[in-house]
Order: sequence, then C-alpha cells, then structure tokens
Amino acid sequence: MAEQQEKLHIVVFPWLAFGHMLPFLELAKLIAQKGHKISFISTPRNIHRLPKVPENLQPLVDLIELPLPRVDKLPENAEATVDIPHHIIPYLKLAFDGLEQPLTKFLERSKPHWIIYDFAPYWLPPISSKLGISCVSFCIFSASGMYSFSDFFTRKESESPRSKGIPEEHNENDESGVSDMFRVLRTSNGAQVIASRSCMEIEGEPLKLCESIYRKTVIPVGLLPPSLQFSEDSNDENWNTILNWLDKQEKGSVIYVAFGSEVTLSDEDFTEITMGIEMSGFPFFWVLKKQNTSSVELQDVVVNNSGKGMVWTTWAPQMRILSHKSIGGFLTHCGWSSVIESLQIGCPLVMLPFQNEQFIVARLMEEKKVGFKVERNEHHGKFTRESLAIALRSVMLEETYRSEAQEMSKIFGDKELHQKYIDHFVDYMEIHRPTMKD
Ligand SMILES: C[C@@H]1O[C@H](OP(=O)(O)OP(=O)(O)OC[C@H]2O[C@@H](n3ccc(=O)[nH]c3=O)[C@H](O)[C@@H]2O)[C@H](O)[C@H](O)[C@H]1O
Repeated sequence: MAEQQEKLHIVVFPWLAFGHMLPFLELAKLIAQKGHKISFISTPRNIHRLPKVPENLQPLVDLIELPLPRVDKLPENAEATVDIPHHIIPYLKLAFDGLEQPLTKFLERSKPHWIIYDFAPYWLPPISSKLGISCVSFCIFSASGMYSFSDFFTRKESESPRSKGIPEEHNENDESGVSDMFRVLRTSNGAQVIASRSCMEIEGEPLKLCESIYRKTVIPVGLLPPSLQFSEDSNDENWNTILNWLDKQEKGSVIYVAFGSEVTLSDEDFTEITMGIEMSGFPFFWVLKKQNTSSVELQDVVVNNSGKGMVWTTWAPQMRILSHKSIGGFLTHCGWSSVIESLQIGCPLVMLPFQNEQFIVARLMEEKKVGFKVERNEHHGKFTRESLAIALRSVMLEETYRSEAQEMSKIFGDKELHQKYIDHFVDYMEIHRPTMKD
C-alpha cells in the first residue's frame, strides 16, 4: 500500500543549537535516502555552517533559510547557542519564536505531509493542526534523558514545578517569556508521535517508560551514527594542521578533550581541568571555545604540559579527530551526540557532565562500563584536579574500558541496525500520513 502512494514532503525544524541541528540533519538525510522530499529549515548563518548535504541527496533536500528576527541583547550575528554565553540563550529563544510568521507562510505555501520539530516551538502544533500537517516531536536526547522530563508530565498544572524538584533552568519562565518545561509539554502533547534518538538494544526499558509518560507512541529512530566517510579535501588547512600534530603522537596516547557546543567553563573548572590533565601526564587535544580565558593563559596550558598538548579554539572536526589512531580516550561532558560518536568507534569515555541530562547519560554509560565518571564532591558538587587525574589515568591505562567501549561499538556503529529503525520510522510516516485538506 505505502509504495503506491506519492512520496512524502517532510519539513525538518530543529532548535538553534548544533547539538540539535546535527542529529536533525542526519535524520533528514536518512529519510531523503528513501526518496522523500525534505525542507530543512534554519537561519542563514546556521545553514552555511552545517555539513554539506551529499550531492546525490541535494535534489531531495531543500535548505530553507529564514532570517532570524532581531532581538535586543542578542548579538548581531548570533544564530546558535555556540555563538553566545549561556545566560543569553533565552534571547535566542525569543528570536526563534519570531520565526512563527515566516514559518507559517512557508507551511501554507509548501503544504508538507509532516513536520519534525524540536522542544522549542510551543506555538507550532496549533498552526500545523489548522493546516492539516502531522507533527513529530523529535527528542535528540537519550531515552533516559527524555525520562528525566517525566516530572513535567506527571505534575498537575496547579502544583509549583519547584515542589517536584524540577531543575530551576527548566521550569522558570526566562526572558523568552516561557519556560523550557512549557515548551516541552506543548510540543510533546501537540505531536502525533514522539521520535527518540535511541534504540531498544541500549535503552529498551527507558523507551517503554517514555511511552507511559508521554502517553503516546514513542518511536526510536536509532542512534544516527554519523558517517565515517570524510571528504578528502587536501586544502583543508585546519585539518592538515590537526592531522600533522596527531600523526606525531603514539597510538592510543592522546586524550581528546571537548565539552560540546554549549558548555562554558568557569575559571575554577578551567584551572582544575588544566592541572588535572597535566597531573595525568598524557598528551591532549583540547577543543576550547566560548572561553573567557586569554590566549596567554591558553599558551600556558600548552607550555605547562611541555608542549604535550594542542588547544583548538575554533570549530573542530570532532568525528575525524576521534577516528584517529592516536586518540586513547575522550574527556567529555556526555552530550548525547558526543557519546554516540565516541562509542561508534569504540573510544572509552572520561565523563564530566555539567548540565541537563548529561548526568543521566554519564550514569547510563557508567553502568555499561565504557568509561569512568569524574568524582564530584557530594556536598558542593565540585571536582578537583586529583579526581580528574585519577579518572584520566584509569581510562587511559586500564584495558577494560577500551574493550567494553569496542564491544559497545558493535551496537553504536551498526549501520544496518540503525537503518532498520529509520525504515520503520519512515513506514510509520507513510502509513499515518494526513489526509490532505484542500
Ligand atoms: C540540549 C543540549 O544539547 C547539547 O549539545 P552539545 O553541543 O552540548 O553536545 P553534543 O550533544 O555532544 O553535540 C555536539 C555536536 O557538535 C559537534 N562538534 C562540537 C564542537 C566542535 O568544535 N566540533 C564539533 O563537531 C560534535 O561532534 C557533536 O556532534 C548537549 O547534548 C546537552 O546534553 C543537551 O542538554
């Protein structure tokens, strides 16, 4: 039945953060590979910074640029969380909400069957319903991370969120005028189906629990492991610089240090990490952006480690670096994309979560023995250079973590397994396509 019907047109609309746009783009490409049309929507600067769509998929994937409305306190060219400090993010959400009108006009014109959206556009479900467009709320977190929002769904509207212990950052109205909790509730409740970046082989139980919390179908779309085929662009100066340094290091000797696109380290954390890496004695490649630290101090970091390190202060090709034979371990904040990318190739984790559901991911990975969590003081939550050095040395010197991570890569990196999840998700959208209104 499904193959006789016309191909779908699906709009894909992620939140303005690379930890979101990258998995949304990965999902969009996998759907396009099955012949369906994609309209991927973001702002001009984000569209130009995202990885290129492979040539064979370009006829099916339209990249639609909607200019971001101007908002006071949001710097001129800021269009993603990576461009701003954490406290400015609410103003980015306010600007994002200003896309309501232009997006509505696009939907009225293009009349897609489905729209796959993120946690942020609380205003989109009623617009889609009026236009006869079906909605998927796609959560880029792990299913265990999604489960951490369960309090949002079980609390009665009247109860104060604080009484349910929901973290401040989620339940307070911020400068965007609404809280993350409100956004999550509206986008989840307004969708026909929830999609989760997960799979039964890793999170069978949490996926089932999410269905009872969200009170609707939750479809795992697989882990979306990114491609390991890299464009051999010999003119890529950045990559050549990085590769020259990595090639000089011994196999499995380097700690790759990166905390995603949103974490800004406090001066205290920056110092403890610097000293902890030095105490570990291992060479390191540290992706350090959004840091207030002056370049002089950064040079100290490198010099103090007797040149055993490289500090990279712009966007780094993370997947390519993780794939290099010299990388022996990944000091990570446990962002879900970073964890998936590391375990796809079997690189063990030194886990230092900072916010949101990263702590849940760290606990999940500790249970699977693919890494070591940096100990934090149970009273004030701080970590020290000593606790970091212990974690680094455990992962880099004890074979168990690497062998467990390589065992896990048989699931995380199993393209056929994750393709089956995509096939099932696309079948669902084909079978449950809306009966188009005139
Ligand atoms: C809502 C929030 O999204 C966040 O995304 P964040 O960017 O921090 O981390 P990742 O999920 O690893 O995503 C980061 C992504 O950017 C890529 N990258 C980043 C920096 C760089 O220099 N080069 C790269 O290629 C990296 O490879 C990964 O794909 C977290 O999930 C957090 O847990 C969640 O609450």
